[in-house]
Amino acid sequence: SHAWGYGSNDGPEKWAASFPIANGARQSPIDIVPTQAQNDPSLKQLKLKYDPASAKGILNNGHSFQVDFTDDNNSSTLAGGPVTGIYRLRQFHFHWGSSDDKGSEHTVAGTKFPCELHLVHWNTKYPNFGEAASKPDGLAVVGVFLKIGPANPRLQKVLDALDDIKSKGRQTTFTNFDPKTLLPASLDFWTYEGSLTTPPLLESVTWIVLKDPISVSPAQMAKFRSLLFTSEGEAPSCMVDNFRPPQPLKGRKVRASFK
Ligand SMILES: Oc1ccc(S)c(O)c1
Ligand SMILES: [Zn+2]
Repeated sequence: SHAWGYGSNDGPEKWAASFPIANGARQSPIDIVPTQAQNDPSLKQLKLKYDPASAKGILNNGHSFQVDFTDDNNSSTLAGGPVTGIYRLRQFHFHWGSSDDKGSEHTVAGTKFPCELHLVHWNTKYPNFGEAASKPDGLAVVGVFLKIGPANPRLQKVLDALDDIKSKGRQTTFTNFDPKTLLPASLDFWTYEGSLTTPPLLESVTWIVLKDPISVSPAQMAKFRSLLFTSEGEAPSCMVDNFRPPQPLKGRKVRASFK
């Protein structure tokens, strides 16, 4: 079976056995080196339009937790930036560490953040997410770094829901939430062509990583770490360090939307 995880027996160093694309030409995450990113004045402004009513539920999938959105219409979309066409918001999720010195997937000149948010969108030129996920221009994921600082009130509604989805497979309704409230003031971004950072590691993602982080407090980080990788009834394993380390750039260029 394709059981994968983040432990020593099933973690990122083992994924290539079941998912050979793990050694592919456009894998994610990467270390972003700002001095090597080229400003591209042709990059358009990022256009994010999110309808809070499209938030549906929150789920512990055993690797992270995700907030799912109804994606049967264009109420929550991404356009502009490095992409052409309209991409629909499908879900957002996070990756985080067991301590505040690690947890993000992308790094910035080697700097790790304690947490990273991924907002996953799929290209509406394809009929659905599953189809889009197998195409080179199928997905657009906005990455947002979380940095230790004052408690982030916008994050609190998400964190307050975690008590109901502590173990793998648990889900609960989660409505009337605007993911725009999780974004920093500036939408300046780096962009490059990459992949999902979790199996099946499909090389279908245009990454849009925001330059500015949002804040998260140590107590809020502890809430993330209160989740479990394991199902009810299994020996509990804390959901921490669910991040893949940076992968080889293999000649790819990272562009910047800002000077
Ligand atoms: O659909 C997706 C699942 C996981 C991750 S890390 C993505 O970037 C997209
Ligand atoms: Zn992710």
